[in-house]
Amino acid sequence: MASMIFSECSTARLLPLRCHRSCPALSFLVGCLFPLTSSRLFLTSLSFQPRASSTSVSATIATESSAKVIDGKAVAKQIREEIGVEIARMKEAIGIVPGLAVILVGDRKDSATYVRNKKKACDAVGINSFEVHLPEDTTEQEVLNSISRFNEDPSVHGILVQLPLPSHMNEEKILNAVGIEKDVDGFHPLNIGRLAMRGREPLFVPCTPKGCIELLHRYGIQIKGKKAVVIGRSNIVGMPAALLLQREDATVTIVHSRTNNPEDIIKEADIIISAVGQANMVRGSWIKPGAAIIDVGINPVEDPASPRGYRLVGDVCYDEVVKVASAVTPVPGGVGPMTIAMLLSNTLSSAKRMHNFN
Ligand SMILES: Nc1nc(=O)c2c([nH]1)NC[C@@H]1CN(c3ccc(C(=O)N[C@@H](CCC(=O)O)C(=O)O)cc3)C=[N+]21
Repeated sequence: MASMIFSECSTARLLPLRCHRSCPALSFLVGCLFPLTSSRLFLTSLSFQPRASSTSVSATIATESSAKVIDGKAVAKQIREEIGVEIARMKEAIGIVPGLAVILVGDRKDSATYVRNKKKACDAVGINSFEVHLPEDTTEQEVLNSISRFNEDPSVHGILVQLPLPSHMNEEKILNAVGIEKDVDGFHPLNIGRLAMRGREPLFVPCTPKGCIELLHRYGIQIKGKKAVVIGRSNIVGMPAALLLQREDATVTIVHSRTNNPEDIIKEADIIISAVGQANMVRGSWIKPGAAIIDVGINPVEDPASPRGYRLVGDVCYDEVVKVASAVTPVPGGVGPMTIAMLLSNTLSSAKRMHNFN
C-alpha cells in the first residue's frame, strides 16, 4: 500500500522556533533521510511479493503520482501580466498610477522579506510603492500617524500594515484605523462583515483566501455543491476562506485545534484549504481520493543542505497526498505567489474605484 511507504512526514521532529511567541504554530522540523523519489512512486504489484528487496521492486510497475500540481507561481505570473496591462491602460487614459503603502514595524526577517517581495512585485507591474519602516519599540500612536497620513494621501490607493505587529501593540485598533476604501488586505471588520453577509459586497477580499479561490477557478475545480473543509480559523486566512467558499455555494466545515477527530471530517472533503502553520500535519490517509487541496502553510524546516539552512514546506505532507488527491498546491510555488498577485489586484481595483475608471 502506498500509505505504508515511509514518507518524510512520518519521521518529522518538532523543534522550537525563535518567533515562538508571535507565531506559536510555526516550527522547524528535522527532515528524515529517506529519499523523496522513493516515496513518490506508487508501486503496484503484479503478483504479491514482499517489498523489502530490490528484486521485488523490479517486478512491480511503478506509476508516478496522480494529482495535478496547481502551479500558483505560473498563475500568479499570468495575473501580474494582466494587471500590468490594465495599469498601463489606466495611466494612458487618465494619467493615474495606483499606489500601495506598506507599514512595517520591527525587525522580523520574514516580514522584511515579504515587504521586499511586495515592493518588487509593485515595481514590476507599475504600482507606486510607499514604505514606512518603524522600529520595534515604536508607539502605537506613531503607527496610527503613518496610517492617517496614507489615508489622506490621494496618491495612495492601498494601505497594508504588515502582520504580525509587535506584541505591545493593539492590532485591532491599528487595523481599524485603515480607511475602508484603502483596506487592500481586506482585514477591516466592515469588509469582513460584508463578506459574511448574503447580498452584501466587501470592498476588498483578503488576499490569501482570494488567491486560493482564484486557483480553484483557474484550474476548473468546481466549488458549488461540494463539501469543503477549511483547517484553521485565523482572521486572516481560515475564517475568510470559509466565508468565500460558502459564497461560492460550497458546504463548509471549519476544523480547528479543538475539533474532535479532525481526520474523519477532513476525509469527507472534496476541497480542503489548510491554513494552520504546522509542517506536514495533513497526512495522505486523511484525504478522500480525488480531493483538491490548497495548502496555505509556509513552514520553515531545518535543512542543512539548503543555502539558507532551512526550506519551506506546507501544512500538508505533499509526498503522501499527491498520490491520493486530484489536485494539490506545492509549497513554495502555490498560494504564496498568489497572495502577492491578489494584493496587486486589490490595489488596482482600489485605484479604479477611486477614479471611476473601468
Ligand atoms: N498585512 C499582511 N498581509 C499579508 O498578506 C501578510 C502579512 N501581513 N504578513 C505575513 C503574511 C505572509 N504572506 C506571504 C506572502 C507571499 C509569500 C510567498 O510569495 N511565498 C513564496 C516563497 C518565498 C520564499 O521562498 O521565501 C512561495 O510560497 O512560493 C509568502 C507569504 C503575506 N502575509
